[in-house]
Amino acid sequence: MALPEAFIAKYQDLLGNESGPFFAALEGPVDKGFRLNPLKANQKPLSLSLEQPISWSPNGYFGQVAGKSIDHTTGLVYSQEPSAQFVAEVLAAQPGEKVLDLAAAPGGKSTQLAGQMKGQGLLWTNEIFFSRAKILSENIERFGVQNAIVSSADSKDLAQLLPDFFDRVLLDSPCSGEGMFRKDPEAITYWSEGYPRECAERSEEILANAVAMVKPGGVLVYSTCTFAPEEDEQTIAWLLATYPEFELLEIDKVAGSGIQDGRPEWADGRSDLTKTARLWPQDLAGEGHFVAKLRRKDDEEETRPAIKGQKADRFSSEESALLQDFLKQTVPGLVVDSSRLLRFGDRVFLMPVDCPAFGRIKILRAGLCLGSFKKKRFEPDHALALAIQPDQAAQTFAIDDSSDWQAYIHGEALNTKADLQKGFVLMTAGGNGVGWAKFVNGQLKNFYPKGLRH
Ligand SMILES: C[S@@+](CC[C@H](N)C(=O)[O-])C[C@H]1O[C@@H](n2cnc3c(N)ncnc32)[C@H](O)[C@@H]1O
Repeated sequence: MALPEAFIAKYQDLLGNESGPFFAALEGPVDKGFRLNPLKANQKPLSLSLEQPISWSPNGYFGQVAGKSIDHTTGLVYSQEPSAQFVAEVLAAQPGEKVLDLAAAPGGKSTQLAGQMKGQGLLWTNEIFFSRAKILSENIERFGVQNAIVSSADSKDLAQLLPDFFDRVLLDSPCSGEGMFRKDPEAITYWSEGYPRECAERSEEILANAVAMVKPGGVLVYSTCTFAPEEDEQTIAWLLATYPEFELLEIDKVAGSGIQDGRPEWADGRSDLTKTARLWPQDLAGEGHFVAKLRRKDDEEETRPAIKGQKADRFSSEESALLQDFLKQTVPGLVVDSSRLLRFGDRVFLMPVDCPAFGRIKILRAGLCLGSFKKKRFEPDHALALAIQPDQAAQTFAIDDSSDWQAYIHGEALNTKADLQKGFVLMTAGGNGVGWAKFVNGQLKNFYPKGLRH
């Protein structure tokens, strides 16, 4: 790997004797990992081994996911580099909380947080660039997340809308990416001696907005995938000096994992910076990461006005009847609270509980998309197939047989003699939902989305 000379000199100086193993590790192989999705009914992958667990990630394993496999397509697994799996474990979202992932695409940490929350509470996941927010939204859908708002907004607009609102906030900051040099050598071409300082300044701007959204007593996690002290310990030292209402919390570095303390001597020397965590490729099987966990003290007086809730939409009596019939006939096991229904054009979403008003924020997904009104009928959304447990559907059809699987994901209809009633059928593979078909006259008509067929 051709590393810039200034990078080599910098880390020889910072690491001294440790720099040899560090540079050797950067020449070594990249460790691949994946996470199992606790939201799915069947937890047994068809094509991946669970023999090599990752010690710092309860659902994490070493291994490489194939993008077109049943395990990936049904959302049972998310391919994620091992070190990156530590970050959401540090945030430790709880069911029922309000959680924000501020720089979230493509969704590695958001999907992990969604698993921790078990569908309860509000997960607001945001990405500033719209094209990347679309990928984030697709991953949230594939993972079967029911309680996520996916938005595409600048952090300052979100901070204006949702001050003091969240129990937990994650900023996985856009950084100089030094920790990814081994996995993505293109990152080296963006690097220059001054680049980490430029990135640190951008992180400070985003952090100022992140801080404003943490409620008193709430938790903020800041992470990067760079070794650069400017973006790591120095940024946290800046945060603590600028926002004295925040204090560092201890991170459990998982005995024997190789996860190291942060380095106070690389910032202003304050000793509590040892509470932050560094993941180095010479110490563990993963890429480079930095994580800090902070708490906003809760001894301040509440002065902010209460945040308004998003109003639900009303439906005509004909629409209500169509929707209720659909739910009864297709997903009788799904409990739908009609006071949380929202309409985006023809599409109907079930919002998360206590969802705040969206204001002018661009929303891509407002909870679980149930389906859409068509002329005189209601059709299920693909998201619903991935989010429900198969036993919540009225009818299921297993396509584990490889020719049925291939035909279905190509978009073909399937002929069957199975004892099915006319109507929508949840197609399953490996015991988990993969999409819809409509059974008519002995044939399963294909509803797998055109954009996903392969
Ligand atoms: C490290 S990546 C996030 C990875 C993600 N958390 C995951 O686990 O999949 C940082 C993200 O910040 C976004 N970003 C870039 N500039 C930003 C800005 N000024 N404000 C907020 N986010 C920004 C990038 O587009 C990128 O998606």
